[in-house]
Amino acid sequence: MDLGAITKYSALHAKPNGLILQYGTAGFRTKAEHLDHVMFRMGLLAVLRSKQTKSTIGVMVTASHNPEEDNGVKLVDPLGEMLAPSWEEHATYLANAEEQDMQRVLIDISEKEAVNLQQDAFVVIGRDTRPSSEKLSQSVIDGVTVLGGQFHDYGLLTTPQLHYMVYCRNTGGRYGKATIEGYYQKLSKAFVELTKQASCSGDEYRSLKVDCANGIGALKLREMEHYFSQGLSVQLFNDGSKGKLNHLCGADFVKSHQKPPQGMEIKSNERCCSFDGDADRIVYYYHDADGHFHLIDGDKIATLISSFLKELLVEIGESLNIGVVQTAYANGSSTRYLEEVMKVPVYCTKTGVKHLHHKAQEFDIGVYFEANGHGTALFSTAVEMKIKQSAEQLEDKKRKAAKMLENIIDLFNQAAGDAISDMLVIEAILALKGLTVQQWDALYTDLPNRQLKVQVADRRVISTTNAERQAVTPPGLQEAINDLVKKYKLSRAFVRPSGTEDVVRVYAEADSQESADHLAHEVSLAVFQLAGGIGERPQPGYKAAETTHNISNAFGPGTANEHTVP
Ligand SMILES: CC(=O)N[C@H]1[C@@H](OP(=O)(O)O)O[C@H](CO)[C@@H](O)[C@@H]1O
Ligand SMILES: [Mg+2]
Repeated sequence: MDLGAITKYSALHAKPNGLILQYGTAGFRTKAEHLDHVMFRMGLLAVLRSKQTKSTIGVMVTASHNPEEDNGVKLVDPLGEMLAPSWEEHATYLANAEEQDMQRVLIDISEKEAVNLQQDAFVVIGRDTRPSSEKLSQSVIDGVTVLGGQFHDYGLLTTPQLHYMVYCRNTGGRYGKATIEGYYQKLSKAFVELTKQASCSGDEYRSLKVDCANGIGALKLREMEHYFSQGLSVQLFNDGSKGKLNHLCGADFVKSHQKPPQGMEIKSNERCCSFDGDADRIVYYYHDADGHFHLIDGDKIATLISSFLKELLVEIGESLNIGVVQTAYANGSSTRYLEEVMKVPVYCTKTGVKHLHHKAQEFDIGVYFEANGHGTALFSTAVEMKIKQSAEQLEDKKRKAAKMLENIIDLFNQAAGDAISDMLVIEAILALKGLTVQQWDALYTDLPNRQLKVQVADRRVISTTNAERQAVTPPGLQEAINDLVKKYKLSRAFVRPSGTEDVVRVYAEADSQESADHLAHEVSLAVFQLAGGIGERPQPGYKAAETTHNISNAFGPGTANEHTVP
């Protein structure tokens, strides 16, 4: 480690005085202008992680669904997974080190993790379309090179594409080719094979409107569409040619406002979907004949996927264990439907994809989705081998089902939730089953629900248990929630501190929208009173809180994971 060079280059990426950031659920996220030093330092950290794991490590520059002025960075571990928790701590430690402590902190981390500094290091880098992303990714590269690491800069990529590249590179090409062409070809081949089998292939099944949140998804989908055009024609909206990233559009907007994005004209019963800003989330929706908007969120996506996989397994005659993983935000109707109608075991984890991903790995087939549309399906190596064999050996009907499953496995991005891959999976299933978007939606009816945010002085006063469904502190809060919930039918409510914004999130569901809104409001008041609310008391009506969802910077002392110390 050339400590002299590190000190010299670090000074060129100096940390603003007093800025403290935390590696949160989705890495570091804050205003782009505060991130230069973090990028440089994450370049350094990626080299250390690469040396330690003797593998390629990924660095993605994005702030997903946050406003355009924000940016962020996260590291991708060898199998395309999120960074290991112990290294998240190192990331926070390194990002907040004062200039004069940089050398000591780097040595500290290397010693703690027994990093062999002689080992070669390789880092791959991707970025989204934000105006700040190119320069920030250059700072990552500076960090990588000053520690002697090799790198490949993929330039513009969706977040899940970068996860895919890392996974491919560390599995000797078995998962796929680590190029953008390789990604397009792997997914499109599987998709075209699948849709060839569909007996219903009228126009209705072939066209889809896609809101790309004015982000990277538009560029990549446009590059990719001719690879799969035999099976599906996509019409792109909010493709970045005019509008602002994530502004009044995208999956996060549609899910939290429960209304369509701007910039997309929807005729009744047309199938539409929205990606988020870095294309790792997707939600579907349509207008019915009466002009009512219907949202099909991550829960219903998980239901469609797991029921299809289960049917295929029955046809093949394999009894593999299949599980669905959700968070507390999953609509109660979805959990009930999965458990009682589909007889699939359902598990609840804490919010954040890494928790769901980890749990899903315990099954032969694990399907996980957050209600907001981030998710995928994971298949154990044993299952993949078994299905490959079945696709060659079984007699006709079973072989066809096994072949289908083989292609579906290829179509999923098993490294991370991926809007493009999930979209193609969903489109293939709808075509194969001959399901319209309305029929899919009608699998079950969502319980009316409401999400709110409450500002408190320090959201860490709220701690939770039971996969965040119950508050442990502050004293009296859970009892208050229990009493409020009793007042409504089919009701449920919980609160938790956000991991990406300086707010407390409140969730409530009940038998009617009015009850869900009332319950959410009453719970907000309890949080405000018992957990140190600041600013204006929560007002009835959900507007004030939820419509600010996309402008996370409106809250607290900073944004996302940022705090400024005086
Ligand atoms: C209720 C909700 O949607 N929470 C989101 C949000 O986390 P919070 O910890 O709730 O701020 O951002 C995460 C990262 O994108 C995502 O994984 C999660 O689902
Ligand atoms: Mg995202």
